[in-house]
Amino acid sequence: MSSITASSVGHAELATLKALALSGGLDGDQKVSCSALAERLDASTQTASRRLQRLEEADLVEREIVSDGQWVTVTEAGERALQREYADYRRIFERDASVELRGSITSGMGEGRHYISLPGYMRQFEDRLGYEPFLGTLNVELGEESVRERGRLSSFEPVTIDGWEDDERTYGPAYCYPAAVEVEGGESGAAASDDGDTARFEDAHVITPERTHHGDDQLEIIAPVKLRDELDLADGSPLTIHVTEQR
Ligand SMILES: Cc1cc2nc3c(=O)[nH]c(=O)nc-3n(C[C@H](O)[C@H](O)[C@H](O)COP(=O)(O)O)c2cc1C
Ligand SMILES: Nc1ccn([C@@H]2O[C@H](COP(=O)(O)OP(=O)(O)O)[C@@H](O)[C@H]2O)c(=O)n1
Ligand SMILES: [Mg+2]
Repeated sequence: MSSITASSVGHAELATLKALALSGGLDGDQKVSCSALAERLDASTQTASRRLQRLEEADLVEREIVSDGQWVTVTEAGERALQREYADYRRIFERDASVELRGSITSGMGEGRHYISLPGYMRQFEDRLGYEPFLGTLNVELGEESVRERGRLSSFEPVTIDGWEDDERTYGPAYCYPAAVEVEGGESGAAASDDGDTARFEDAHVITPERTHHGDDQLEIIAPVKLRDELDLADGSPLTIHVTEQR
């Protein structure tokens, strides 16, 4: 039995294990030369060789040395070690998989209502969002920081509403992200919820049409209800939008 265990290999060995999994996958042998591995790890050949030896001693890889290199397999224990790293990263990033945007209600050009009502879009909303949206988009003028923050939405997986065409023209696609809309009670005169503090509507979506007349500073929201009525909003009312990655 080896005295080295998976938990006792260091970060350098784990990085080596990751490089092996990236280049050869986890299913089967791969021919590895220490000099090529060294180059990938930005280390000397001796260092790469020593790390492989440690990984073998910890039963994270199996090796067969041949004249022109070695055959290396990541073991089940090796895969588990990588899974633990993966789980850590998921914890780090999944907790962050929500974007909070702040802004105030504004009136737009009155076109949202028309686009939402078109059957080519409406069918898809019902299918893919599971509801028939109120006819219109609630427009939000974003604060400066939120204009920057909304860029993070591009790393989210959207619900895609496909483009389509009729006899006269083509219509562009639009991307939807689940969102909760929250309004602070108090001076704004917004609707008070049961606890008297905030009113919140959970089942809305941020919608970003690919073709739009608005810039990055305007956010559009759709929902099964008229949010102005539901949350007692008027132009200028401040609100927070919690956008989450779809599950
Ligand atoms: C589902 C959807 C699809 C849209 N498709 C188009 C389009 O194909 N071409 C276009 O010029 N604008 C399109 N728009 C954008 C509207 O022209 C407009 O910029 C936007 O919805 C804001 O309207 P509002 O100011 O009335 O709220 C679309 C909007 C929505 C909601
Ligand atoms: N879910 C929704 C969608 C739109 N609306 C409002 O419904 C009206 C029609 O939407 P629109 O997109 O055609 O109009 P504007 O956003 O251009 O003003 C606007 O006053 C929106 O703010 C709402 O209260 N709740
Ligand atoms: Mg609108």
